[in-house]
Amino acid sequence: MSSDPTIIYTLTDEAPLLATYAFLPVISTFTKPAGIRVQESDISVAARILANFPENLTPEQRVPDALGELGKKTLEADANIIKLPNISASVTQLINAIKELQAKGYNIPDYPADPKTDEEKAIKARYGKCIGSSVNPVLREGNSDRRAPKAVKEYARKNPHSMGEWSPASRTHVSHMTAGDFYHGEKSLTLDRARDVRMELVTKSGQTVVLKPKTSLLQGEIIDSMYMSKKALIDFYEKQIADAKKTGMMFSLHVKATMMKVSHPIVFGHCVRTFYKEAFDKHSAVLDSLGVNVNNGMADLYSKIEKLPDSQKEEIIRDIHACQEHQPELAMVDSAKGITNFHSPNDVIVDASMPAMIRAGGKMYGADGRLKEVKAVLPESTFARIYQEVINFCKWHGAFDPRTMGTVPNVGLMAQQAEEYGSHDKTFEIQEDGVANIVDIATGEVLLSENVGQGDIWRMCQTKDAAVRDWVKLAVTRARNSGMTAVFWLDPYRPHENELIKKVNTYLKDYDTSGLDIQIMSQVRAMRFTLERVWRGIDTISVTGNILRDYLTDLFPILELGTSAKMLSIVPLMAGGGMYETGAGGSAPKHVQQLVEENHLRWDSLGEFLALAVSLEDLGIKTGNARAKLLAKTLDAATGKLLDNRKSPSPKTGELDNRGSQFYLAMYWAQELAAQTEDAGLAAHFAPLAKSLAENEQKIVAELLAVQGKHVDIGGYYKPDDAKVKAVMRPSPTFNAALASA
Ligand SMILES: NC(=O)C1=CN([C@@H]2O[C@H](COP(=O)(O)OP(=O)(O)OC[C@H]3O[C@@H](n4cnc5c(N)ncnc54)[C@H](OP(=O)(O)O)[C@@H]3O)[C@@H](O)[C@H]2O)C=CC1
Ligand SMILES: O=C(O)CCC(=O)C(=O)O
Ligand SMILES: [Mg+2]
Repeated sequence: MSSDPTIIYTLTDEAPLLATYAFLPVISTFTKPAGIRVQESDISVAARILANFPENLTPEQRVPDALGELGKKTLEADANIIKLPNISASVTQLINAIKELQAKGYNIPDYPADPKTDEEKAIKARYGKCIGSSVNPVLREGNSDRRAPKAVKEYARKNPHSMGEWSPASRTHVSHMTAGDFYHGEKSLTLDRARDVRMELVTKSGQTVVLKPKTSLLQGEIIDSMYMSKKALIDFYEKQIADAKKTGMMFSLHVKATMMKVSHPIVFGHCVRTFYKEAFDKHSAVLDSLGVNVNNGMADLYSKIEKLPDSQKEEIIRDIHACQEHQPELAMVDSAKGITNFHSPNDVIVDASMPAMIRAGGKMYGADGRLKEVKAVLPESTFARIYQEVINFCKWHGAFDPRTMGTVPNVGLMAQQAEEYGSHDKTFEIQEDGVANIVDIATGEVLLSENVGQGDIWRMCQTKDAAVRDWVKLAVTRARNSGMTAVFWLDPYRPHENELIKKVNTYLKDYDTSGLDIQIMSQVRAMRFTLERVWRGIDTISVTGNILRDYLTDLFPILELGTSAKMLSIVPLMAGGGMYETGAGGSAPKHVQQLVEENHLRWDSLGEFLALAVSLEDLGIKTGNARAKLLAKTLDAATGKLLDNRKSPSPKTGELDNRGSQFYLAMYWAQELAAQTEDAGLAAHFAPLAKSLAENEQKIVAELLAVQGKHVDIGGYYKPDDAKVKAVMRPSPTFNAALASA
């Protein structure tokens, strides 16, 4: 391996992967003269599946465990990783990916949904590593710094996106549980010393069932035990469905079944079963025998009943429709195709779905394709309340104005699998009534204990002291560097956050905070305080835990900038390296559909441009590579020019798309480099490229536009064909030749 300074660029899925095919040749053209190596790391869901079954593959088919290697890299001081969004797969997506790989000749096993033998259980466990959010928690060995760069915020002010109107008469609202949810049953403590603990259930009949034999905890670590009552959850759903019906509101459910991959599919499934109760009760025997599991959405039911004789299948569908007749209207994901909110738990993901609804003036699509007011059901009260606060604010003040509103950057506690987002392996659906205990293995001492019932969801969360210290430091640094007020969103009534408040107050004393405005407020107050300021054009840093990091870094960017794709998203790794995430959003599955149908990729790579600039800057500082620093500076200038000249991709087929936008970025970047005077060698190197791109601008843009409007084949979804995607994403021979000769 060469010892050249290296940037690792991830290959992921869906739209960001497609954009990468166009962008990597640009990156290597520009980084070559600075002696920087760009190394690819394939962490797509397909690659992760293949890496888990080496013995099923031929030597040529085998792939390395790129994610595992990248995870190790994050613990090294010279890590410099550009991480694009990846699919956090639902079971349905996993099964589709497996089918595609099998059809391509990879001899991997089917997914055993209901494993009987030990072998099937082992296969399911291996596949379990590929579902849900299984990339980000592995790589995020640092806390999160997400913000809108100044140029991006200025651009949004000058070119405001459209916002739906809000009326004080809007009936849109959030519904959440008021008892029996994780918030109400939480217990928390800070470890007095390192301990190994066991998670166990002592059943009413006196048996002890070990749920997780060992978790090693560090001194100063915070642990929480919390549970969601199945009975309270179902009662809640029944009341909300009845209320929506009675008051004529459309019903929608917003969860995070991808990141909360154990608990939220269960929470989702209970809602679907409650909504279609009559049909499920009537057909329970046959649905059970088919192994239907609506924790994976109604898609699972529809695909499994295909095996039934037509008459039986039609009866079930008729009964489902009959339920729909007397239940409230359901919000749609795709009204043209009849896909409802219950189709799949990964179609409506709360971090993006609630802001989109708020941006649309408090409306979602109904079955008739019209936007309507909606009851947004978010069972867990812990964080649901912040959205009601935003709704209240918008009803009172009207929609926010992107031209005048302030900005809300975030400093998020995320490192070392902090809080709920690291709890998958410690989350259990309780099989029998009893007492759930977290027990010190050495002493037998019960540290935390809950009375739980059959079907309840019980979990333990961990938050390491080092992560909290680093988070407080990052918050102080950001407050100092930006001069903004910083608010820790912490609720003293929530036991976990009460433990955090103690630590925050202690660690803040380690820093010089003179002249800084740093406050601690419970979430609802923090939201109100922040919104009052946003409205007046004043900026406020939100300093939050992991879930609010996720929620707020879609919410505010979507309101301020129209999309979270334009965010700068930095993870200063605790070991000294840096990971640069591209934007704060996901992998935009709808964009792939448009590319395949019309050969137009609306994906905005601004997040990639911003991430590459900070990655180059960091590499320049750490390795003393002046050219890397200059590349960073000129790239930022080029990105500014791209925004000013409105060369971002258009959503409309026939207009400039991702590929055109990348061409302009390359042209402006070459021009900036050719024009600078700090490094004459570099200027001379890029002058011919700057000239040829400018001279051929019309020709290249014409070549890029000419291909649009027709269906294209990229040879797959989860593992598209390399050569085919290359051809689709690099359709301008003139641009390709210019890059190759630079
Ligand atoms: N960091 C990560 O790895 C993340 C991964 N995910 C994963 O991504 C997938 C999709 O998640 P979903 O909740 O639908 O959210 P997405 O952010 O992918 O999509 C929501 C909408 O945001 C817009 N959008 C997002 N990124 C861009 C971009 N770069 N350019 C233009 N528009 C953009 C698109 O709007 P429009 O339709 O108007 O074009 C898109 O339809 C899931 O598998 C999820 O788990 C989600 C969040 C973060
Ligand atoms: O990892 C995931 O599934 C989603 C991550 C996410 O939404 C975020 O980081 O904002
Ligand atoms: Mg998110």
